[in-house]
Amino acid sequence: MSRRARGRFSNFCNKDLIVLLDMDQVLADFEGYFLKRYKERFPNDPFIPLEERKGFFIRDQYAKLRDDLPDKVRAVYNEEGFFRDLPEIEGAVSAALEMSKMEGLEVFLCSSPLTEYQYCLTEKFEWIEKHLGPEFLDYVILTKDKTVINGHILIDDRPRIKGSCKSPIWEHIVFNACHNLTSEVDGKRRLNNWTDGKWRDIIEDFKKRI
Ligand SMILES: O=c1ccn([C@@H]2O[C@H](COP(=O)(O)O)[C@@H](O)[C@H]2O)c(=O)[nH]1
Ligand SMILES: [Mg+2]
Repeated sequence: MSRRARGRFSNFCNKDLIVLLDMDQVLADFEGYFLKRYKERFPNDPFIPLEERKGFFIRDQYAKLRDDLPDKVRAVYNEEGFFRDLPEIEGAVSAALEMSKMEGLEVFLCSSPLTEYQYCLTEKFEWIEKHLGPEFLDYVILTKDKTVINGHILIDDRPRIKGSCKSPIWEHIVFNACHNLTSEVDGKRRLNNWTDGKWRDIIEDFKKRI
């Protein structure tokens, strides 16, 4: 049975492990591509190398360098084509595809859109279609508040995910990114990358628990 049919007809049976995958900096290289485009657009302005990035929002760290930089940072990721052209994080697409074919498991993409949604919203869908295939378009959750979403695991690079629900149902696995390596993660498990295969251990571990 195809993934689409399985999703439609299984009614998300209780035995399914529901995995929520964040997009930016988990599947798509937001930070690396941001820096490339920023340097191209503003070659004479100071920049922060990826090894020195700290804190989730790029604009907050640039604000400490100079007052005019946060607007320039926003101009880069609000530009048409930015989200569409984000490169893949190494190994992310093959891991997501492999995960989506596993028995007893449903994979959803769970991503927060920018408030300046003009390009970001449609381009996130374009990215998914191009990299993961049209079947994945039925498994997209775009929300500003991930705490109200149902699922067993959320793999996300943002170290603290806050929202209306104080005790989200999912367990947050922190995906390592340049900005969060020194962040406090309150004892949460971390996933280093998609290439060393450790994501499979996490999935197997959760499968035993549900
Ligand atoms: O420095 C920045 C600025 C904006 N973003 C955007 O925030 C959300 C985060 O989404 P996640 O689903 O938590 O990855 C998204 O719209 C980014 O484009 C950011 O990540 N970093
Ligand atoms: Mg993210």
